Amino acid sequence: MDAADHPHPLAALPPGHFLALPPTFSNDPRTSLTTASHAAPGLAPNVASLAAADFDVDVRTGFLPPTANVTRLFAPYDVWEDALDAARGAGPGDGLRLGGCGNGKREQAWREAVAAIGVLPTDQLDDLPHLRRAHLVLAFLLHFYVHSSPPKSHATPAEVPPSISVPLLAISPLVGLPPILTYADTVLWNVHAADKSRPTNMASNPPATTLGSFTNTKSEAGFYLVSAECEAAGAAALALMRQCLDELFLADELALRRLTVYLRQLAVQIDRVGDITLRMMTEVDPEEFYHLIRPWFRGGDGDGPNSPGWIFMGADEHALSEAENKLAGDNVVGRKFSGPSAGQSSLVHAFDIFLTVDHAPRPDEETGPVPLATGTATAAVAAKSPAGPETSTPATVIKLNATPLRAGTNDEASPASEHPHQQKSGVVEATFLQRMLQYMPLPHRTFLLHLSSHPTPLRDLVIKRADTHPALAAAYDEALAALRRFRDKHMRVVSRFIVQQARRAPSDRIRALLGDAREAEEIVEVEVDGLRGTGGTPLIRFLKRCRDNTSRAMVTEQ
Ligand code: HEM
Repeated sequence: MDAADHPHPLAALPPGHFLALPPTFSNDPRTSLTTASHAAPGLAPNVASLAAADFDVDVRTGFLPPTANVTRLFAPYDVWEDALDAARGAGPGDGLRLGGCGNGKREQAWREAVAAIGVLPTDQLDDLPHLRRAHLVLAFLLHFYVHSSPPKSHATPAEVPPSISVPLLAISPLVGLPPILTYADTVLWNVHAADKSRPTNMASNPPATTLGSFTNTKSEAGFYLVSAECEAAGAAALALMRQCLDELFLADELALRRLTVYLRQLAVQIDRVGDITLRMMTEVDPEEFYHLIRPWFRGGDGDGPNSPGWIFMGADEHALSEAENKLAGDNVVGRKFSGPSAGQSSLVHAFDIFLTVDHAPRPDEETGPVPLATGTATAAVAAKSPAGPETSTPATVIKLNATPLRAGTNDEASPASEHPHQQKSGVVEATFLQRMLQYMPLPHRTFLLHLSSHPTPLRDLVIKRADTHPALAAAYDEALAALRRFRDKHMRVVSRFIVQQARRAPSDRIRALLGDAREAEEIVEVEVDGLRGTGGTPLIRFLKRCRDNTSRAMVTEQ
């Protein structure tokens, strides 16, 4: 495959598309991460190497920042910090309660106080670390505000006061994220290493403390820390991937031998990430996770496709690009962003892209591919024509190795028949990665798109040389087998933390912490088949499919 068959995805995106977002980083001097690629809207980044600095990926810490996260904002923004301190309280059970639990008076007083803060201009936040902290604080406030409110009818959107929505909408494009709590807020920017003065390192300086919390529980801290440990361990895997790409470029006999060794080492590193993921079982109490912590994560799409979404009061409608505004969907007033999920981590997606695991829907699938939760990312990737959903078509097809990445615009149209993954309803399907890309900081998103368009894909070479270099093919499959093992372990975690918990009533201890006067049986979520992930996916079917796609990528007989 030559470069002409493999256009860079960003180059194919129309200017101003939400996935492209170049102006948000290049035009504001506060975002010091401005790079050659971002500074040249419409031009593809240099694909000759994985120059990590361009993508905010550090050789030592991977997707975690190499320097300590900011702990607290200075005046006048400390008023947001104070509101956050008041919301979480001093210890477990001290903070605001989920809407509908308790009498709600304290929660109402807190919401009134937050609404009265007024709209602070954001211009004194003058560097990226402080902008990240501001996004984190405002996003935690946003979720505290929405979820401490009494439950509304299913048709009524939650209203976010201007004191939160306006600054959050101003800051979000500067950090390259949507205006909602993301994995970057809860994990990447929310942890400190044991020694803050040195970069995080899994062996000698692991992630040790967390900053933001909804519940102050050890479980919530453990949930963020174990995820951060996966990231820290992932740094070594990213370094190996970079070395592999260098060898791919040469592809002579010596390079192929080295590549074989690096791929075996990559398998070991992926296994480490899987083993760390299993530490969730000991570090996090599943019942606390499911009943106390996870409800705070719900996004504006939390009730599935018919969620009313959230309204960002006082927001300048032009603050978000036209394409991004489509996230609200047709006939819906509220914005329907998804809440945080470790699926938003760039790490495992980087493994998938590097090894070319294809998660695109296949025509041979009996049950049909995993549908998107309508109104969340669907709208971001599907172009809806004024004539309505029946005629909506994806306007731009971006190649993500074997997985086509579709980006929609209003200004181009192409016949539906050209797009085999389009459903009859006109809704265009996207892989989970395509949806999750929106929730990753822009440089990480760009990194993945860049990796996906590397001019010398690994898999092509492995297949071409499988007969003459069986050890290389076996090493490639070893890495895939490790990724499959990661997914098996992850499924055990999801089964314990979500599926099993949905079937049983919370204990008295948990109900006391919730301040919930309902009968335990009223809280059980029995429809396990219909369970959805934080990102809105039909859970078990989706995770099995991801695992099976990993095995399907193997090139030797198993
Ligand atoms: C208690 C711990 C965890 C729970 C309950 C959990 C839950 C979930 C759920 C529900 C999904 C489905 C997608 C969604 O809608 O969000 C998912 C997907 C995913 N999660 Fe986790 N997760 C946990 C820990 C982790 C960790 C530590 C990682 C590693 C970085 C991880 C990586 C992923 C990935 C990559 C996906 C996408 C599916 C795939 O590629 O197989 N998760 N997770």
